[in-house]
Amino acid sequence: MRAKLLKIPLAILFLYFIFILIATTLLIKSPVKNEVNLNQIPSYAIKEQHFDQAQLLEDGFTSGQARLKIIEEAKKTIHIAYYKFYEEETTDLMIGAMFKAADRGVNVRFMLDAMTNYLNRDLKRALAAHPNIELKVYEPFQPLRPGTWQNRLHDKLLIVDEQFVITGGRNLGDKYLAESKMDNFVLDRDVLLYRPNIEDSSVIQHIDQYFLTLWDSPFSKQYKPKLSENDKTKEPKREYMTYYDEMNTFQTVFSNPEFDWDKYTIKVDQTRFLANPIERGKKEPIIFTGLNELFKQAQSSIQIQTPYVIPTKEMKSHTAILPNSEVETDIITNSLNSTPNMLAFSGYLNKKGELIKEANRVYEYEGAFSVHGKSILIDDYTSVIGSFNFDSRSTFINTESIVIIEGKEFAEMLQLAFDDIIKESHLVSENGIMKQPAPTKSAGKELFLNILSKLTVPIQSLL
Ligand SMILES: O=P(O)(O)OC[C@H](O)CO
Repeated sequence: MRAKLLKIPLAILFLYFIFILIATTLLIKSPVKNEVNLNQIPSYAIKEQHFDQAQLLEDGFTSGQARLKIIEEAKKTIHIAYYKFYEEETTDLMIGAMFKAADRGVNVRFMLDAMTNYLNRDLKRALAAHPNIELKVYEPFQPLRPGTWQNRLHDKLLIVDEQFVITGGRNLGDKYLAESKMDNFVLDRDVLLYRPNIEDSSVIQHIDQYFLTLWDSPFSKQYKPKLSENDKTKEPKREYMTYYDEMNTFQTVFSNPEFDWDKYTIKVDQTRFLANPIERGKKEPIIFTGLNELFKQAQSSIQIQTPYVIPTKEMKSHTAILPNSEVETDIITNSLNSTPNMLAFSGYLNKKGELIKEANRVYEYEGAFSVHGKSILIDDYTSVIGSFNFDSRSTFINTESIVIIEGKEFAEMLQLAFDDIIKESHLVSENGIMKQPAPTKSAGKELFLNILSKLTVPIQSLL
């Protein structure tokens, strides 16, 4: 009898598994519209000159300080969209600063991916209960609609008063922003865009417009605490604000940053913005197509730094990933020793042979942490910084956004940042020829990743 009873939930579980498998296969196999018309995207096919200034935020701690400072200086609006949010020291300070801003009348719109944020329920309630703060989560988990599970918000955007933007590879948490580098610290990269004169035309207007489209999309759901629970919301808010005030009193460096934005940022020739479409399922590969357009125009060099590189057949069918042989191409990514993302690295292992043939040089980072920056440098002039990883998830599945910056001085800063990563990297191959491999620090990890790389082949477009 008991065995019979057990069969029913097992059968349901099995059917559920089959259901998920079918939905996932349908997503992987579904076709993508081929035509992306970049000329119809105003933020990319610009007709006007933008007057933005920019600064590369290579150091995580400085990038955190800059975030805090622009929140502290906010006068009208703070718009936030992030993939991951960890409640830790750096982010507690940002929350404290956000409450302060909301108290002085700033309108705060705070959006996180529904499945990858770690906000606790009390904080969610406290945020949503504030009259000047709105909290949304993107695409909440729907157990009976597996087709929605992959629709993840992967952007990393902080926009203040249509005057400042910080975007790039960093999510919000200590492993990206803290001063002392813990074991899981990641070397990452953001860009700060600054509009010195609010009357001047700026790419920040386009980025803010994209944020508002994301915010108003049917996938973004308002978090509304029940009214009866409102009395529970005061305590967390007080805690965050007290912590923030204490840190200010003790003059800690994180919460007392000094920035003179006019001097801190540099002039650039032009700024552009691209984002993937906001829709479920396979998206038109807008960013990928835009990058390939830039690659086609390259004269001498393309350097790509990405934490994960999995160029699937479907990506290649849309357009060539790497251009002709006259352009020198470098790829800088994580090594087996440094990668914290086993699934993504298993996909890279499958594609490594192809990459070695296509790129002039492949480097793998072998330093103490891992690399997480997502940036491209073309012809020592065009820099690309954003959330886009060089894989199929970023090409077809996730929401993503990038900033394209043209200018020699900014490109020089990015080149120095690449050089620093390369100094701690191992040259895996040059012009198709493999070099002596770097020693593996863990034979167990190597064996595991090699086995995993065989198992993940059917789902490489979702890694
Ligand atoms: O590490 P992130 O923030 O680039 O996220 C990686 C995930 O695979 C999302 O596609």
